[in-house]
Formats: sequence, C-alpha cells, structure tokens
Amino acid sequence: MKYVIRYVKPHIPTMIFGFTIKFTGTILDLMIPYILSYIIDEVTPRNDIGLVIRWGLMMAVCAALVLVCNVWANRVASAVSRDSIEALRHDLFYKISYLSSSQVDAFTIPSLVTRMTTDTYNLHRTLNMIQRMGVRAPILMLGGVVVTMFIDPWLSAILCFLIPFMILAVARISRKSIPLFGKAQIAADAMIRVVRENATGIRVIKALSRTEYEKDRYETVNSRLNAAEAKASITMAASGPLINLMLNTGLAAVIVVGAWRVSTGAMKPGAIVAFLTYFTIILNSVMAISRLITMSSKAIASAGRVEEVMMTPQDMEIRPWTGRPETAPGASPDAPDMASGKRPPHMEFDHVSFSYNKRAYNLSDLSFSLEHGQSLGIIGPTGAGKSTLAQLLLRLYDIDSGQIRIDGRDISTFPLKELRQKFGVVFQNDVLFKDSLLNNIDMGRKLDMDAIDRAVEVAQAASFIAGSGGYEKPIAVKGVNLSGGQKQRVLIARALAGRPEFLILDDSSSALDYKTDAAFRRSLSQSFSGTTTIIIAQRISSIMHCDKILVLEDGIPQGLGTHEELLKTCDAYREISTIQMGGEDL
Ligand SMILES: Nc1ncnc2c1ncn2[C@@H]1O[C@H](COP(=O)(O)OP(=O)(O)OP(=O)(O)O)[C@@H](O)[C@H]1O
Repeated sequence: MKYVIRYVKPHIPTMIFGFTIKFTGTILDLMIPYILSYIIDEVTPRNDIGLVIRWGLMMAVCAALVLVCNVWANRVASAVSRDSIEALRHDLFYKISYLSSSQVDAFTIPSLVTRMTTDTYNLHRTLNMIQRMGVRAPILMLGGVVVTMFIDPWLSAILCFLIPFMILAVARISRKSIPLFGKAQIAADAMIRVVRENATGIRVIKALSRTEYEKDRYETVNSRLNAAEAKASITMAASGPLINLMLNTGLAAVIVVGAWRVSTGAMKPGAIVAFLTYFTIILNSVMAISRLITMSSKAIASAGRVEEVMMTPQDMEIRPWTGRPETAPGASPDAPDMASGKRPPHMEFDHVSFSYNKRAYNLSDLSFSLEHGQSLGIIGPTGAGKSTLAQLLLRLYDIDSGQIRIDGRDISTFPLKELRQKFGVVFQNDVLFKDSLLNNIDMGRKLDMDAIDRAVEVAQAASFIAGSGGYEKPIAVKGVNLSGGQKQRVLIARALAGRPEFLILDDSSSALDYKTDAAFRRSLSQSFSGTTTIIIAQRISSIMHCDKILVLEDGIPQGLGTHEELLKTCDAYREISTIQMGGEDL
C-alpha cells in the first residue's frame, strides 16, 4: 500500500481542502435533527408561526448548504482519485513495457492485464470512496454520539455500548476477507487468460469445432472465479447484517427506554424524534464504514499486486564496456582483442547456452560468427531453439553462459535501446496494429519516405499497397483485413524501413509464394547487401543460398556450413533436403 500512497501524496493539499468542505457539510448535516427537536420541543409550544417559519427556513438553508458542500467535496474527491490513479497507471504501463521477457513470462500477460485494469480500477474506486465517506461517516458517527449525549446521556450509553462491538466485528471479518480477495484476483487472471486465448484463437476454435470444449473451459474458470468472489463476498457480507442486527436491537432498546423516560417526564418527545434520527444517521454511517472496509480490503489486495510489478527490479544488467571484452564463463579464451587492429566479426555466438526454466538447456553450446553483410540461414524441426536464438540476440532473455558479441563487443554492455535499434526483426506471428498501413511500417520512428518506399519495394509489397488504397489504408486489429502473405510483406517492410545493421526474419516468408519469396531474396541481397541477415525458415529453398546455414535440433547445433558442405557433412540437413527437394541436390 505504501507504494500506492506515494501517488496520493502530491494531492494531499487538495484532499485537505476537500475534507474541510466535507467536514463543514457533515457538521451542518448533524445540526438538522437537533434543530428539528428544538422546533418540536421549544418553538412549537410558543404558538408563534413566524418563529416556526424562521427555524424551518434555517433547517432548509442547512440542508441546501449540506448539498452544496457534498457535491463540491465529491468533485474534489473525484479529481484527486482520477489524477492519482492516472499517474499510477501511467507508471505501471511504463514499468510493464520495460519488464524483461522472463519477468513477463513469470507474471503472465493476463495477470499483467488484470493488474493494469481491474486492480487500478479497485484502487480508483476505493480512493474516491475514502474521500467521500472516509471523513463523513466517522464524523456522522462520532458527532452523532456526542450530540445524543447532550440530548440524553442514558440513551446515548446504549449506543456507546454497541459501537465497540460493531467495530470489532467489522475488523475481524475484513481481516479474514483480504486474502480471499487476493485469491479472487488470481482467479480473475485465469479467466482473462481464457477469454484472451479465445478472442485471439476464435478462427481456429471455429475451424476445429472446439466451441463446445472452449465453452466448458470458460465455464470452469468462470465458476472458479465466482466461487472465489463468492467466498470473499460472503465472508465480508456477514458484517452488514451483523451490524444491522446490533443496531436494530439498540434501536428497540432506545425506543423502550426513551418511551419510559418521556412518560416519567425526564425527556421531551422532540428529543426522542431527534434521537431516532441520529440513531439512523449513526446506523448508516457504520454501514458506510463497513462498506468502506470491504472496498479497502479489495484495494489492499490490488495495491499489493500493483506494487509487486512496480517493485520488480531491473534484471537486464548493462555491464560497463571497457573496449577490451573480458571473456565470459564458457566463452572461448581467444575472444577478440580490440587493440590488435583485426576487425572482429559483425556478430558472434561464442559457446552460448540458454535455458528458459534453468533446468534443461533450450540452446546448448552454440558458436558461429558472421562477417558484415553475410547471411545465416537457420533450419531445424519445431522447438529446436531457432526463435530462441533470435530472442537472445535482441537480449529479450539473458544467456546462461558464453558470450554474444557485436563487432567484438559483448551485447550485455550495450544500452538496450542502442542494441535493439541495430535490428530489424520480423518475429513469428508478428502483429500489425489497428492503424494506417504507413504507421504500421513507420512505427513512430519518423523514418523518411525514401527509406519506407525502398523497404516496401524490397519486401515485394509495393504493388499490393498501391492496389489497395496506398499507405493510408486502414489496417484492422492484428491485420485481419490482410491476407497472410500481405501481412508478412508489410512486416518485412517494417523491419527493413529502419535500415537495420542486422535483419532477422523468423519464419517470415512462409506465407509468400515461391516466386515472391525468390524475388524478395534477390532484391534483399541487392539493396541490403551490407546488412547481416539471419533467416529462420522451414523451407530449405528460403535458406539454401545463405552464406552459412545452421542446423539445430533440440537446441543442439547439428551442422554449420554452406548448403553444399552440409549436404556432405550433416545427416539431419541431408534428410531435410531429401524430404523437401527430393534429394535433387545430392
Ligand atoms: N517463453 C518460453 N518459456 C519457456 N519455454 C519456452 C519459451 N519459449 C520457447 N520455449 C521452449 O524452448 C524451446 C525452443 O523454442 P523455440 O521457439 O526457440 O523453437 P523454434 O525452433 O523456433 O520452433 P518453431 O519452428 O516451432 O518456431 C521449445 O522447447 C519451447 O517449448
């Protein structure tokens, strides 16, 4: 909670202002029943209609002022909660954007979405409610007790006897319900995950007639969420009726004792009317406090979840760069010496190993190097570690041993932005955003139009863009209004438009027909000859012309060389070639 309170601190002067208005309104509110009892007991017996009207007007003015003060204070409260939570949401979004891929994997995306939406919404509502009721309800409760003491200390004693029991009951119940609300939020994460998967996979679900199965899956997570929420709410809901029971018992006692005291002349009837009104005010304020505690229980659980993200430390350390690379554990002892004058390779994997779960390696002892402008084709069965290799280059994950170097410099010494700006990447199943085609290529980089035009030409996208409305063509969410091949061409254009030093294409020409794929590769080698390229593909025809080809299987390199070399030396490559090309090269 401490972290979230930081966001409220700058608004404390405004909050105090709001509280002052609320306080004034509440005091005026408390005066109304007192004036009423005065009119009944003191003014009416005088038979002076003018005096009754004057006191009546006074009551009306008080009521009007209460209304103005409440509306004003509530507006201030809304502004404070809106501004505080807006700042929190902004920072949370920023923090999430900078989480490393392994941290995102650990939190899971649905959980981050719930933290960003439901949890911040809970905080917003509670902060608002605290300002609205947090001052009013306790003042009404305590003020009510004080005024009733003036009216009749005997009746007030009944109230004073009940209040500690009510507070104790609410406190015990809310202590029980806070962890239950935390569990309900975790169940909400699971439900959002299923909804997300269904929304993104709606086509395949329909195509495979999995609708019924998915309905069952949704019902399972939904009923788990309902059960978790019901458990938390039922626990918390006990507080309302319990307080009601105590107060109504108290009310009955007040009526009995009050009637007896009026009959003995110790109390006037107007005082009883005022007392009952105060009793109702106190009842409502205790109920409001109990509601506030319920909301706060949820908000405390939400604040914890938000804080967990905000407090996540940066796990991508940027190591200092000395100009002389120290050899990382596992890296070869002859790592390049920058002082020797010999130009190091453009990119180098030096005995790199990596595991996602830190139990079994997903890439094991991988070494290769590429000179400026060279191309590397990577081929291998699914799950071989091809995409992982691309992610390690961009430092989306940190390697476990070895070293990855760019121009002889360990990539962990580059500021992340500088490192990633060197790359143009098309990931497998990459996304297009709901925006114009041009903005999807430019991606806020403010690239010059010549670079964009050239990238579009090379990506073989020029004719389809010209024929479908030009650069201003609106793209639907995830590019669903484009064909698979058109989408891939726009994504390739996006990767090339920044004139990258390195180009990584992860299975990004799979939807191109053979002719377009060949034209793209030809155009790429002509127009981007200085760009070092990594092409990950399933089709041997997409990579057979690369300067080097890496064959991966279960994260273990099986062969590295040219197409011709691998046909002679690598069984796995020969097998792929035989299957795909009928062994014609052999
Ligand atoms: N975020 C992740 N967390 C845990 N394991 C992962 C993660 N991403 C990939 N893996 C595992 O790492 C291994 C390599 O995955 P990778 O995506 O690199 O394979 P790939 O060769 O690109 O496969 P494909 O050709 O099917 O795209 C697989 O066993 C996969 O299950």
